[in-house]
Amino acid sequence: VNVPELGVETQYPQELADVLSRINDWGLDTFKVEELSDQRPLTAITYRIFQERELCRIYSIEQSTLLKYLLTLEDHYQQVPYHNKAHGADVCQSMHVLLNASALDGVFTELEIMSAIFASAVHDVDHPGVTNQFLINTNSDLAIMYNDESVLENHHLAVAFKLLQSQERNIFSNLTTKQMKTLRKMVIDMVLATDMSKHMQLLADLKTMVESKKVTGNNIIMLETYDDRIQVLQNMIHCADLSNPTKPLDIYTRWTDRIMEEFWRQGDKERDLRLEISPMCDRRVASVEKSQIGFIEFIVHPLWETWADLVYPDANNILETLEQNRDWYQSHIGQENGALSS
Ligand SMILES: O[C@@H](CN1CCOCC1)Cn1nccc1-c1ccc(OC(F)F)c(OC2CCCC2)c1
Ligand SMILES: [Zn+2]
Repeated sequence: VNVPELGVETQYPQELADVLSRINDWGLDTFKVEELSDQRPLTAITYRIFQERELCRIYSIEQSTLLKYLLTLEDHYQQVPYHNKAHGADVCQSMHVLLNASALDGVFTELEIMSAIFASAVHDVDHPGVTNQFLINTNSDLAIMYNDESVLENHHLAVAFKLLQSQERNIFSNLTTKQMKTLRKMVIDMVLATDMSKHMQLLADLKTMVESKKVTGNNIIMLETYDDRIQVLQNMIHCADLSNPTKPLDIYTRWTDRIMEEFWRQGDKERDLRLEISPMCDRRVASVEKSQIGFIEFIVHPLWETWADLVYPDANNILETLEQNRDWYQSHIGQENGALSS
């Protein structure tokens, strides 16, 4: 079966190829890929990463099977302002770059790398654009199904693996039983780690690992046990998930616009349901800049500072951009359409 060169049909093959040539860069413009790929950013980016890492050759994956899985996965991301297929594509590409850190050179097996790329691509599939707490507060079917525990994250995993069950989409059909068992466990462990309620524990464990960091002669991290290996991959996908503030400013601010619209729509629902409006979800009392500064100060910077220690000096530029972006928001408090900012 012949497949399009870039995996997706496009009226702009040259421009799309040009943007995708930055697949290994931290500043790849996911929004540009979204526009140029006819709204197929997740398929275009993930397909390119599989090619870049030769995963189809290594694991005997038919390219048409991979494309069928990716297009169906992409169609199962909902049309919500932030947690849509562009976010899935962005986290997948960010993970791809983080895996290339020199301090991690040769550390992870190809199976662990494929698990990490797959986990990132699927990690928010079928996200309804509301938080776990909202699903719990409204007695939603999902909260009932998963007993209020990591409700969204369990759902993303179930959808991702269910889509593999059709033979024409099963990209892992040529893995051994043992390989599939290992991949499934690692993907579950990584996606469950994207639940923000696990953030403090994940960061504490990462700090402990950094304090006792063992490296080889050429400064490559040594990870002997499964627990150590999965802990680094869990923090990596968590960093990729919280990487918006570390990206070039024009890209970062567009992600902020999207998350705020998604939070405000949840606030609108809470208002209509006479529920208490969640923090930062009331579009009438927005303080976008202050919330971003708080998000960076209390969550994003502590995480990325620790990650930068672990892979020193590979993430120094990322940390630098994060600090510059924080300063930019600091100097823009209350200016941009923040007329109502408190
Ligand atoms: O919601 C965040 C965690 N909460 C925990 C409770 O305190 C508030 C922050 C993380 N999270 N989870 C899913 C998406 C995002 C999330 C991703 C990009 C975000 O901003 C920008 F980078 F685009 C983002 O910003 C919100 C609005 C203002 C502060 C946080 C949030
Ligand atoms: Zn996410």
